Amino acid sequence: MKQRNHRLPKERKVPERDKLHGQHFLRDRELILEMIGIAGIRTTDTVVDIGAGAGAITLLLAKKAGKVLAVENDPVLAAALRRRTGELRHITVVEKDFAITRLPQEPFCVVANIPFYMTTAILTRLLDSPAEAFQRAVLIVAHGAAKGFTARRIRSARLLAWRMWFDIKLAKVVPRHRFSPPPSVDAALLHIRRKSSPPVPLQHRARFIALAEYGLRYPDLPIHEALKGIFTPPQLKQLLRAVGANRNDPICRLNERQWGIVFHTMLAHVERHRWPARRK
Ligand SMILES: C[S@@+](CC[C@H](N)C(=O)[O-])C[C@H]1O[C@@H](n2cnc3c(N)ncnc32)[C@H](O)[C@@H]1O
Repeated sequence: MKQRNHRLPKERKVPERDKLHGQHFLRDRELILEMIGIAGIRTTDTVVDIGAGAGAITLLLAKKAGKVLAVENDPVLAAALRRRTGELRHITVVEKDFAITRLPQEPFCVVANIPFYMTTAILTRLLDSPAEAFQRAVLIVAHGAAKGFTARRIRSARLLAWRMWFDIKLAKVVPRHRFSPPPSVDAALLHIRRKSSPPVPLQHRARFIALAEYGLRYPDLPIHEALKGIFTPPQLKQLLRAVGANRNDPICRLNERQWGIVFHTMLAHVERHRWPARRK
């Protein structure tokens, strides 16, 4: 039996210096304009810049967006940022750890070159509560992390839950030399958008997560093994036909659309007492 695997793709081990600050600054105006373009920022948008540094992204964002919230926890950088943005009343500088920063209540986007060590924590804050105000983002993350979040095989229930309600795409690889100082790995632009028609409606989120946690408790199990506690053999046969998969395919090969079919088939045909409950 393979090891249980409920975790997200591993983040690389980071050197202590990166871990303390994650400070790799962008000097590349073209790349920042490209990020703002991919995010489709308009004058009606509220945009958060997470880890704003001295404002490389903030200042260009301010030309396109209605409001900008620039979050930076390093006091020296935050002071420089305040000096550079002093006249611009639609920019708010928040000198705080992003983990404890209040997010806007109104719909908002994020365009940011984030500290890599916080990647999973940041995505968790943005994507774990899809009922909230976050709409879309273009983030610079480590290339390896971007590959994990967009992988064809979905091995963790949390990543699956994110991808059921948000499209996550790797838009472009960004070589490390485009930062100063360069990080030890290449980076990538991660493009995240709320899905307009998710395969499972938001009201079923908790129930879907229970199914995902159950189904992916051993992500390499064949589908028929992984789901046999929920579906009877005839139900399973019908389900496999509907999702277009083989009974021996590993369950981690199901995509978001196929998981949607598994969920709706469970609601329609399986007795309630067989539906998985959420793990404590
Ligand atoms: C990769 S740099 C990006 C700086 C700037 N946005 C740029 O592109 O040049 C990440 C920034 O995040 C800041 N930072 C690190 N941890 C943070 C945290 N917990 N909360 C807010 N900012 C943080 C660092 O001080 C640094 O300025």
